[in-house]
Formats: sequence, structure tokens, C-alpha cells
Amino acid sequence: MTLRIGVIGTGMIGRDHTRRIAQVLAGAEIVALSDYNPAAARAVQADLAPDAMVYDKGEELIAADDVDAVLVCSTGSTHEAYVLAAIAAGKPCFCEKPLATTAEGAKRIVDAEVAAGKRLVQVGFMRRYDAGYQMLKKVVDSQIGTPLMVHAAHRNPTVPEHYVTPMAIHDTLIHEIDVFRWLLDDDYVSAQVVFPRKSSHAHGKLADPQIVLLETAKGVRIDVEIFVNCRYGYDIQCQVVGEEGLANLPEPMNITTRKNAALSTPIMTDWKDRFVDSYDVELADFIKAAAQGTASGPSSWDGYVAAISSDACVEAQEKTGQIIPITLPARPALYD
Ligand SMILES: NC(=O)c1ccc[n+]([C@@H]2O[C@H](COP(=O)([O-])OP(=O)(O)OC[C@H]3O[C@@H](n4cnc5c(N)ncnc54)[C@H](O)[C@@H]3O)[C@@H](O)[C@H]2O)c1
Ligand SMILES: O[C@H]1[C@H](O)[C@@H](O)[C@H](O)[C@@H](O)[C@H]1O
Repeated sequence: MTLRIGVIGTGMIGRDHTRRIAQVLAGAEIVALSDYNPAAARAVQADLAPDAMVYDKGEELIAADDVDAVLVCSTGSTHEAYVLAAIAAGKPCFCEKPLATTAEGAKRIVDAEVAAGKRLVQVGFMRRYDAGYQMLKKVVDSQIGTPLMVHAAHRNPTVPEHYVTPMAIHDTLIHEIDVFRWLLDDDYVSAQVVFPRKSSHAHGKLADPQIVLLETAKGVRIDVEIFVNCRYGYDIQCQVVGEEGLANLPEPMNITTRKNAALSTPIMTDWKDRFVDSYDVELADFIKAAAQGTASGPSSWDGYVAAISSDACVEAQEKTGQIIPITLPARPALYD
């Protein structure tokens, strides 16, 4: 069976996921596209999916008889309504991060999925599918003893003018928030944010860099440096310190040169290049589960917990230095 997919939101990542399904992955085809800006949908149709139908409204795409599954790749604030509509239609849905822009919105999705009685939603937390993080998890689970601390950094070379201080959490740290829960099989109990000296490259409405300190239920302490004007490259670092040793996230594979009395390895500058393979693997996982009428991988529950945790981090930014508790509701059995 070829899974017939409709894509809502054909901006940067919607276009890229359409390319993946149309040109890279097996088992699915793009039959429908929709964007708030119809020209964007038509451009993707022309370039990548000439047989796809273009819908004015995402809701019409979700309801279409020939759409088996939906990819929600529109602006974050629009995700909740589309995911709820997909659940109501009983169609598997891949939703880019964030699942919803508020914890209440994410909870409405969890409640709807629980009422539907089966997993239908996968959230686009692609780092869980990254080969480096997968290797790191194996070592953390088996070789370094009980994890005690994590030291991490999430550095972007620059960000646009509209990127303001809370986006360091909702847009950037959200990846670490999800991947460390998965890596450590743990949840957060508190967050604290402190601000070092501000970089002169950060614009007026952005405090950059920031240091986020997270504490988990098992007592692991995590420090994450978020530095989105670091200039030199796109750099994701993670070191887990355990009782018996420590483990580092591997650097992405790249050519090392020895030239002019220097030993050098290029550093990537674009997150799309850094995680290109993991996007392929996450969508292959979606296609496999959706073909069975369900979903696997990062769940609505993970999206909800990420939203609760990031709200606490934003509060911790606003009350810098204070420790903000994170309390999670009981997890429904659907997500065990
Ligand atoms: N997993 C990742 O690493 C990753 C990377 C980039 C973006 N994202 C997420 O993907 C989403 C899209 O990001 P992007 O970078 O592609 O943004 P983008 O601005 O390039 O594209 C968003 C598209 O959504 C469309 N849109 C806006 N409102 C809409 C609506 N109501 N209905 C249908 N379409 C609508 C816009 O016209 C635009 O074409 C965001 O939620 C973002 O956080 C995830
Ligand atoms: O939307 C992007 C993307 O999620 C990247 O992975 C992250 O490094 C950026 O900070 C964020 O702005």
C-alpha cells in the first residue's frame, strides 16, 4: 500500500518534508498540499508534487477522502487546530514542533487522542532519530554507570531580528528538553535560567547567551548553554557524566585536512544539514506506523510535557535566578 499524504504548511520545512516523501522515502506519496499562502503551496506542487491537489484550507485537506495521513508543517500557532482535526478524522498526523504553543493546547490534543483510544500523532522531535544521539543513548544505557550530570550547548551562528528572548526556549531549547527526557528516561522537576554577559551581536530584544539549568526527578543536573549569535557555526554539544565514566555526542562526520601547518575540520553552519538524516528516519517511521493507521515515536504526551517544561523555562527567564518547579500530571496509559 502506498500511503497518501497531505502536507499543511509548505514553507521551509513543509517543502523539505515534501521533497523527502516525493524523492527519498519509499511507501508514500504526496497527494495534497495546503498553505495559508496559496502561492507557496502551488510552488511546491510545481517543483515537487505535480499530481498533488492544492487546497485553500487545511481542514479541507484533512477531510479529503484520498488523504490517508497528514503532515502539519505550518506556523506553530496553527498546529493545535489541525492536529485536533486530524484526530477527529481518525487520520495519523505528523506535527512539526511545537505540538501546540501552550501547555493547555497540547493537553487538548492529548485528551482528544486518549478519547480516540489509539496513537495518531507523532511530534517532529527528530533528534531522537539522529545516529549520534542513538549511539550516545546506547552508551549511556550500558557503559558509563548511573548518569549524574549533562553539560550541553545549542549554538546557532545568527538568528533573525524577530527571534526574541523566549524563543530561545520555545524554538531552540525545545529540542534539548525533549531529547534529554528520552536520553535519560527521566522527567524534569525544576528549571532555572541565568544570563551571562550579553553578546554585542545580539539585538535589543534578545538576551544572548543564556544558561538553562534543569533538574530531573532522578536528580540529574543538566546545564544547557543557548547561544544563538555564536558566529562560528551550528554547534550541538552534549556530554553525559556518569558514575563510571562520561560520554560525548559524536561530532558530525566531516573531512579533516592537514594544510599550511594547520589541522582543521569544518563546522556546519545550517541546522538542516546537521540533522538531514534524522528527518529522513523520523518520516520513514511515521510512514510505517501511519500505514497501519497509527503513530509511533515522539508522542502527544512528549509534546505536552515539552510544552509544560518550556513554560517553566520561560518563567525562569522572567524570574532570572529563581528555581521554578515543574509538575507533571499523571501520564495516561496510552503513552506507557
Ligand atoms: N524539527 C525541526 O528541526 C524544525 C525546523 C524548522 C522548523 N520547524 C517547525 O516547523 C514549523 C514551520 O517552520 P518553517 O521554518 O517551515 O516556517 P515557514 O515560515 O518557512 O513556513 C510556515 C508556512 O506555514 C504557512 N502558514 C501559516 N499559517 C498557516 C495556516 N493557518 N494554515 C496553513 N499554512 C499556514 C505559511 O504561509 C508558511 O508557508 C514551525 O512550527 C517550526 O518550529 C521544525
Ligand atoms: O527552528 C530552528 C531549528 O529548530 C533548529 O534546530 C534550532 O537550532 C534553531 O535554534 C531553531 O530556531
